[in-house]
Amino acid sequence: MEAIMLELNELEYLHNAAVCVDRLGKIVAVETDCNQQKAIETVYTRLGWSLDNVSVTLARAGQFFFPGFVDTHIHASQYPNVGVFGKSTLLDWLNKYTFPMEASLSSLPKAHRVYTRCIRQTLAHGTTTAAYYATIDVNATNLLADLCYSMGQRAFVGRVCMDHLGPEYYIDESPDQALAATRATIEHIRGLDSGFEIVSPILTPRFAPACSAETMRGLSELQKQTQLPMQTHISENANEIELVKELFPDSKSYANVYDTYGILNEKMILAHAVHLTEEEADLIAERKTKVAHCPVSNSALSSGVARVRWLLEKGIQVGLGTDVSGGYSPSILEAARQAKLVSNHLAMPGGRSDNLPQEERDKSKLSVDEVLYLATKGGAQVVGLADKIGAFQVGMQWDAQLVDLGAVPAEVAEDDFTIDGSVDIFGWEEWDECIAKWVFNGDSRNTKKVWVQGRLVHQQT
Ligand SMILES: O=c1[nH]c(=O)c2nc[nH]c2[nH]1
Repeated sequence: MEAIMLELNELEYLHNAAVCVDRLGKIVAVETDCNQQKAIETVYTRLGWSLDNVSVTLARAGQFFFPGFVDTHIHASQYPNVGVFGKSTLLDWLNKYTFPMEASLSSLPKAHRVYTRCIRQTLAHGTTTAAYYATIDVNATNLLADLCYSMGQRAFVGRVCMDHLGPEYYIDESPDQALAATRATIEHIRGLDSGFEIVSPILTPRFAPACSAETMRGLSELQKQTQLPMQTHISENANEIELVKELFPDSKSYANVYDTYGILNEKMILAHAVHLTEEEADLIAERKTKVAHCPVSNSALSSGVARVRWLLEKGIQVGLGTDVSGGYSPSILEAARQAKLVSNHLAMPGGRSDNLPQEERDKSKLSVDEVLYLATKGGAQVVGLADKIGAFQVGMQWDAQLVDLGAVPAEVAEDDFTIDGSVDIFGWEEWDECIAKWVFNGDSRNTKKVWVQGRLVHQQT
């Protein structure tokens, strides 16, 4: 069985279907009614394929293919800190945990260990595309790109720009140096993957408080020359927003700072967007800027509850981010689960929507199908790859995961099977119930195989 998102609230189930993928990883046919060998042979004949040259992966009972997850916001360099945040909030967390860890990755053997594990874990959780923040170090950033490329994860790799307010031991010397270092990583990645097919650079001003006006302006120019995507943070935490007001007294808002320097555009991914005002959200919608929703991190660092339905209704494209290590988990399935729960909080009394009528508040709740949409198609839109990934359609890439919910045949005695994962399927569930069980109780044990552009990049042993 294959399952794909059609629209925000419409998950399509393809039963007895075959997705045919060519040697380059492109989907060339999606056939239904393929339950008989004869039907499959007819498809092969039409494609000019011979049975001997085709390798077939079957989904057994209880298994299904699902588009690979897109993580629209993850700091690979913070991976060793997952779960380590105590009671901190954004600004003290950055100083206490984050900057020291990132700075330490200028040691390339350490960076190699950290990045390899981060890529392996995210692949094992079904993430086929990730928008990564690395560090300010050029060599370590290049290493992250090399590893994504060799391990086969589709990735956007950003060398972090921060030439303002950082600690003495971890800061760019000047705008010129920040821009030159960014250009060096772009050239490195061009040498690795000239068409940026699997690994692409992404311009990465850390956030407004850490960037001088010159750096933001310079990155805007660089973006015009290269057409590269860009990523940053916005409006995550109340103290951060106050700091932006102090640092940019002439700007009307946080979003306005980015707009002033020419970087609020359709190629920009804004992480968090928790406390945006109505005017800021309207400006973001007008500029066609994208949002990475990071519910796990927003709860872990007590940042706040982002209003996803409100953003979507303004026409803003939204994807999910793990935000490792503000977020404690490398799993986009966990992010999807938390996106659902956090959206429920908006409907509860005592929350930030208390002034709204109950009917409006209820509308905030996201469904299982909707959070899966954000995890796949929504994410693909956010990273600018909606025509390539996020669904199983002819012409798209085979970026996919084989999920196994471990259905136990009824004839197997209750005490005669080993528990392998947290999802229990009894056999009487409808498919939408199985999917809901996966979203709420699934984890990497259910992710049996993962492919990027047709290449098998993870297989459970
Ligand atoms: O969640 C976050 N993680 C970071 O590393 C960061 N830097 C600025 N703002 C940030 N927010």
